[in-house]
Parts: sequence; C-alpha cells; structure tokens
Amino acid sequence: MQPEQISRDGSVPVSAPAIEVTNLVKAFYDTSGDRITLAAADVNFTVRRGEFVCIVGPSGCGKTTVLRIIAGLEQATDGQVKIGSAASPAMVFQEASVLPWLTVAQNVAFPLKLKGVPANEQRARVSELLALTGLTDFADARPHQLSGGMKQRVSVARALVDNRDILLMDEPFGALDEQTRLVLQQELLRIWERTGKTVIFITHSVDEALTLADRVLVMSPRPGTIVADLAVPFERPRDVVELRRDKRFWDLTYEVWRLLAVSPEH
Ligand SMILES: Nc1ncnc2c1ncn2[C@@H]1O[C@H](COP(=O)(O)OP(=O)(O)OP(=O)(O)O)[C@@H](O)[C@H]1O
Repeated sequence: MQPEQISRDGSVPVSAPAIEVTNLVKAFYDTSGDRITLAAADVNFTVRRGEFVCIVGPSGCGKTTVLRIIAGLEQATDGQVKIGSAASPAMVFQEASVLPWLTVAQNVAFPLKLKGVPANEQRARVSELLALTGLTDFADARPHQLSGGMKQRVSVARALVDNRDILLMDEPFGALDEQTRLVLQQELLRIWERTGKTVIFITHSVDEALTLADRVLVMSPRPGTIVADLAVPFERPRDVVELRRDKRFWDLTYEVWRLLAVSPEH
C-alpha cells in the first residue's frame, strides 16, 4: 500500500491522522466472479497518531478483513485507506508466527536481516527488544522450548524491531489463558507508553478492549460496519487489575454488550 499523506520531502504532516478508513467495502468473489460474501460494508473511522484503538464485533463480521486491508495484505473492493506513515504497518496475528528453526533472538532479528541491516546494529536492536518484552534470558531458546505467551512475546518483539509507526494486532492474545493474557496486556500497555506507536487491536473480549484502548469501535454483524465509537476514559498509565475496581469499567462493559446485542451471560 502506498502512503498517501507523505509530502514531497518525505516528511509526514503532524496533523495527518495515522490511519483514515473511508467508505471501505470488501466483497469476496468466487472464481467465476459471482460474489460470495460481503465481508465489510461502508466502514469509516480515523485513528490519530499514537492512539490505541480496539475493534470488537461478532465473529465473521469482517474485523480481520478490515485489518488486512489496512496492512496492505488484501485489496478493498471500494473505498479508501490512507496511511500517514512512510513505512507499511507491522502486524501481529492470533497464532504466534515464529520460525521454529530459529532462536528467539534470530526470530526477532529476522525483519532486520531481510532489510540488510548490519549485524552489530541488529544485535543492539534485538537486545533492546528482548529486554522490552522480557525475553532476554530466552535469547538462545528455540520456539518449541517456549510457552504460548512467550511465543506471542516473540511475535510482538519482531513486529516492533524495525520501528514502524503503526502496529496492527489481530487477536494476539486470543489463544492464551486468562492470567497470561492479563500479564501480556499490562506489558503491551507499558511498551505502547514507551514507544508511542499507533495501534489497532482486534479482540473478541470486551474486557480486553476496555483495558487497553483509548477508543473502542464496535462492529455490526456481517456485512460489518462501525456502529459505535466509544471513548474509554481511564487515565494512563493503567493497571489492568485495578481498573476492574472502577464502576465506569462495568458500565462501559454493559454498554458494549448492549451494542453487540448479546447479554453478558451468553
Ligand atoms: N479469502 C476469503 N475468501 C472468501 N471469504 C472470506 C475470505 N476471508 C474472509 N472471508 C469471509 O469474510 C467474512 C469476514 O471474515 P473475517 O475473518 O474478516 O471476520 P472476523 O470478524 O475477523 O471473524 P472472527 O472474529 O471469527 O475472526 C467471513 O464470512 C469470512 O468467511
């Protein structure tokens, strides 16, 4: 995807949003050209620079599709996506995408190696990222020696290693147990506060969205469109456990569940 808000000298106007999605439509067609699924219909939203936005919505409503279009991995059928950054976004998927034959350090270094970054620079950057994600002691471990949560840390470290402005996360903690998930949420918040990335994070968990986000976008059932854009008022830095003592957390939880039209006990 070509950045469309970069001025001729390569600088990014400070006022430009990080991501602007306008009237986005995505239909999937079968090989004969007959439309089979309208995945997303008229999706509109803007993400400011440095903002943390979560998207929630029913299964199959087009969340991943929208994220993949923003990442440049999928073509929109109609509408526009503008990225206010010179570099394409980095992406973290639900399943940790580690290369099993490489060590943790080599996995994290992989994007730098592809770009031909000199070895000493690679080492310095990788050791920063291992420290940031709590993996320093596992630098030489292979993926089969790691827990699911640690593998997902490797994926996060690798997505951050080449310092792109925008981080797209597709249910990155969805496969983890509740406790590991809480730990990684806290760490992700700490990393985000330090790095100032712009983040879009997809989750099925209303709880997770309210814990992490500045804003929660709620999508309708397929064909997905944004039905609500809720500001999350909790001050930063946040403590993922203490947040749950705040009555506003539960009021907002109720509000999002109402929008999803599913009662919390289902
Ligand atoms: N490559 C594809 N070809 C055909 N249909 C697709 C393709 N990718 C996604 N779809 C369809 O588009 C719709 C939206 O899928 P998508 O994965 O974006 O939903 P989602 O909201 O991320 O779902 P979930 O929350 O269950 O992960 C689904 O009906 C899916 O079957």
